[in-house]
Amino acid sequence: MSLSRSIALIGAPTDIGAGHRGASMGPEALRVAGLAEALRERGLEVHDTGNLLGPYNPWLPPTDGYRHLAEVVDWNRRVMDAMGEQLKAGRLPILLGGDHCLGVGSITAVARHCRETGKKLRVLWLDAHADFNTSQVTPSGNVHGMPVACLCGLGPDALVNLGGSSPAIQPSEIRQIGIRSVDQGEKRLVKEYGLDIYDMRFIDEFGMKRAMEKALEGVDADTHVHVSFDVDFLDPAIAPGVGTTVPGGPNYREAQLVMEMIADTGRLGSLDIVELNPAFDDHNRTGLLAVDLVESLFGKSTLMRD
Ligand SMILES: NC(=[NH2+])NCCC[C@H](N)C(=O)O
Ligand SMILES: [Mn+2]
Repeated sequence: MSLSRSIALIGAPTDIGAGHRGASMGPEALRVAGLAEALRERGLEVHDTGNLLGPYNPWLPPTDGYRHLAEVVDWNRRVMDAMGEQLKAGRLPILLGGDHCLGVGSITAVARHCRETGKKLRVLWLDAHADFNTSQVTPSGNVHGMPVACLCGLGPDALVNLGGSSPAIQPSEIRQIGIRSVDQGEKRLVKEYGLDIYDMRFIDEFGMKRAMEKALEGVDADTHVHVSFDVDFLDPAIAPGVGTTVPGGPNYREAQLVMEMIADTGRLGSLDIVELNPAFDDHNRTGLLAVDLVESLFGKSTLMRD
């Protein structure tokens, strides 16, 4: 990415798709951890557009397999519009979630931008979970477990068709990294749709370097790379501030390598930082770690080679 490219921060303070309250405080925790200042230090121009407004969380049980579907759709529409607006203005948007259901709005906007500008899309989904559930197989009804399925055309019409056409993306445009929790019915769907997943078993056996080389294969000058960074991707030992921790995730060095290898492509075009939950955190430690990793994603390196 060119250093003159300006960045727009978009806060979406909601936990409407999550199973625990508190991701709604994520945007402010990222600001308090110094996200904008850290990016400016990298020589980037940063516009903090503030927080989007959306419906409050009624905290109800699922109906027909979804919790808060109407509110989820409402938030996602606002996120899609805000991301789309910034992409159109030539800025690199960073979505400050908020829970991961917002990936539908964010990536629908990015996919449309890629179609309009003739770019190839590569989504890098950094997560402990595949987020490929449907209302039929979900164990929870929480829509943050469903965004990848929705983007691939599987889900409620209002989300699947958020951008006016469906599917928003092809399974071949996405790579998932760090996966270690996939529900039973979800596993079947992921296989059926042929998702390209570098799970923790792959990373244990072949290392993060190999996983990222494969995940980035084919990224070229015409590719827009979107990173959807679910903070629960990280091992809970270093990142306790999330609602749905799963043990056995990438450690600090592995996470840094992921970010550095993406930075090296020079093709980062948009980013989600989601699922940071200050209610579960320890003195904003996870927020600070997320900012540290995002600095690497934007090219910061403390190593001797540059
Ligand atoms: N983005 C997330 N944190 N997703 C967690 C999903 C957990 C579980 N698979 C579910 O569907 O309920
Ligand atoms: Mn997720």
